[in-house]
Amino acid sequence: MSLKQLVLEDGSYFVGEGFGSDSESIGEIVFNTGMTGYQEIISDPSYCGQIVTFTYPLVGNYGINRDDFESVDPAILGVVVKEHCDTPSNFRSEETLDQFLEAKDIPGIAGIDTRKLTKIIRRHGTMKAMITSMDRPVSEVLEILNQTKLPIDQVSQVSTIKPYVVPGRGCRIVLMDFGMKHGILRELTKRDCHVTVVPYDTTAQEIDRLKPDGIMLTNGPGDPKNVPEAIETIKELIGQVPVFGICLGHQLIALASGADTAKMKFGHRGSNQPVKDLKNGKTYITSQNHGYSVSRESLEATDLELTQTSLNDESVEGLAHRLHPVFSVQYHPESSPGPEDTENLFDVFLENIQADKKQQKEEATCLNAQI
Ligand SMILES: NC(=O)CC[C@H](N)C(=O)O
Repeated sequence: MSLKQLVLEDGSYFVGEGFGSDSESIGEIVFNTGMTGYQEIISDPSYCGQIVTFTYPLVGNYGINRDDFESVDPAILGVVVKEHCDTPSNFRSEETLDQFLEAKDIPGIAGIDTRKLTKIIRRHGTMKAMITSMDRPVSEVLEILNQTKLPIDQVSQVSTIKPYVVPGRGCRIVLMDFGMKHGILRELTKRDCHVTVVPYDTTAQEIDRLKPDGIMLTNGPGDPKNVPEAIETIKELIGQVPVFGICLGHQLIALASGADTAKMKFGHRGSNQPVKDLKNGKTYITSQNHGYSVSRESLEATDLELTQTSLNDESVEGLAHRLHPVFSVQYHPESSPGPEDTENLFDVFLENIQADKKQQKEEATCLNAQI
């Protein structure tokens, strides 16, 4: 067992037992409050550039299996836990968390008082942090952290490089990949959609050539303002075909519609975030992972309607366009991990597409009759 240290930008530091890879890493430290779902969290590309603290005290007890990945190559920069389990017990388990992190060159640190660490992050907000060996004095690590600028090109790191097709007999969907979780693709293919996954910087003209019935905008890492090309594309797409945005996709719809986004102090990351639907009065328990949110006041000057809010802090959780079949949510209806309360939103998207097709047909018949 080798000792490692976790040093935070504000000077706090923790010493723990190293596991996973021995490499050093610098990233934004955040915390996730989910009690299960570590494999999905670790492989969710939205965590690109971040070191994740798990507040649940035991991580790794059901191992790593081949089915629950949300991406092929995890983009997370480090894992912080109280205790990791080296003797997983589950019929699907193929390797331990330690073995997986080592194979993927992701450093882990265990034996950390994650409650104390989380309190620090809640008080100060998310900040830069480094996982490193004990060889470096804390003052040196702080100097490195001071001089490090965290990258802002995370979306281009995790988006697909080339378009690809997942065939189906149903609706033709173009999925703009900003760091897609496989769960989103799974929900669409489950509904027999013909999905073309395209890179984040695909233009509206290129998308138009694919003749989509609907566009999905995925989750993804970083600040939505760091993908201005996608904001321009979405501006052009709104009004052309039905659009459904998830998480980063939701934030991009807001920016494309003239609303604003801002960084939250420590974000929402967990599997039990309560959301209120303002239309039907229901509360949904949702899975979330975001550090930015749409500014509520900025919605007034736009054509966007607030449809859902967080019951924890009243932040914006859902939006719908007043004029076009465009809607979005800040949370993850595909769950993975987390509750499946809002999975029906994929059906709402497909219903919007059917309604839009019907309307287009009627308009064409009307036009033919006039001629
Ligand atoms: N899961 C996501 O898509 C996250 C969106 C964005 N990167 C945020 O942190 O707010």
